[in-house]
Amino acid sequence: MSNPVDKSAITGQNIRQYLTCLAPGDVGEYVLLPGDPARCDRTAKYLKDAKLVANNREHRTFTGTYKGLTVSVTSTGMGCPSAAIATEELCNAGAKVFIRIGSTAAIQEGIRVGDLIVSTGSMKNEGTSRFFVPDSFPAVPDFDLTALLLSTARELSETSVHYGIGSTDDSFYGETPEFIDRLVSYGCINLEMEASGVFTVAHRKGCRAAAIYGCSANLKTSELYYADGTPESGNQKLVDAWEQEIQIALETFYRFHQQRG
Ligand SMILES: O=P(O)(O)O[C@H]1O[C@H](CO)[C@@H](O)[C@H]1O
Ligand SMILES: O=c1cc[nH]c(=O)[nH]1
Repeated sequence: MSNPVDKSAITGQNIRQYLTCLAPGDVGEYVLLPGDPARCDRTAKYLKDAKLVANNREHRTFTGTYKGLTVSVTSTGMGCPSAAIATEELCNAGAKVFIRIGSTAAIQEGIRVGDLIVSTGSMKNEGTSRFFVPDSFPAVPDFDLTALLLSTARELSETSVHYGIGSTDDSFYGETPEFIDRLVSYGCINLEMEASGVFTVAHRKGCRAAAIYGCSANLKTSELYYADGTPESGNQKLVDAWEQEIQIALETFYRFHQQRG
């Protein structure tokens, strides 16, 4: 019997990546990570000379510049399996610093639709990160990048900014009232589906990651709209939050780069 295939042959550095289709030189060191490919186009408007460099499955990537800094944006798709793939392949392609720009459902009172949340950690209610670290290993963002993201958000945001520990879940419809009540009792503040995968893979690859989310709902106070952000859905507040988090994350990259010299 032959040996199992060693995937380093297809996921190594300096080669065209298998699933994101990113080629060497396609991305900068700084990468924004929305879930939705459409949010890549929304982000590209803020980049000078943005070019679509790859587009395969749920992974759409633009690269351009922000205040002279080369910045890319790649969509992760929904859930940790594809978020982990995007993060891994971006690291292989030369990315070093990530900010997830997501949407999220708040689960504590006092957080409104359209508010922003900066992650200080994520419960790993998903099955992907255990391929990389034991269950007891925490999924946490980079401390310096997170501190800068939070202070930049507080300075620039037109809506309230919150921070705390969220839950990264594998099942959108498995977030039952009983499940949510348990998380509320732990002091968990929001639900989404990719952060712990991004934090874990970035950590294993020696890269930095942070996350900021716009609130699409509050499942504790039953503030719930359709999360597509169309005017018909009545959720202009979410669209405004996406626009804000993009600008805050780009400014954080710029300041982070300046600080590092
Ligand atoms: O807005 P994005 O970043 O796609 O993320 C959120 O939207 C999806 C559905 O709720 C999930 O993937 C969740 O994490
Ligand atoms: O995981 C998530 C993300 C957004 N909204 C939800 O209800 N759940």
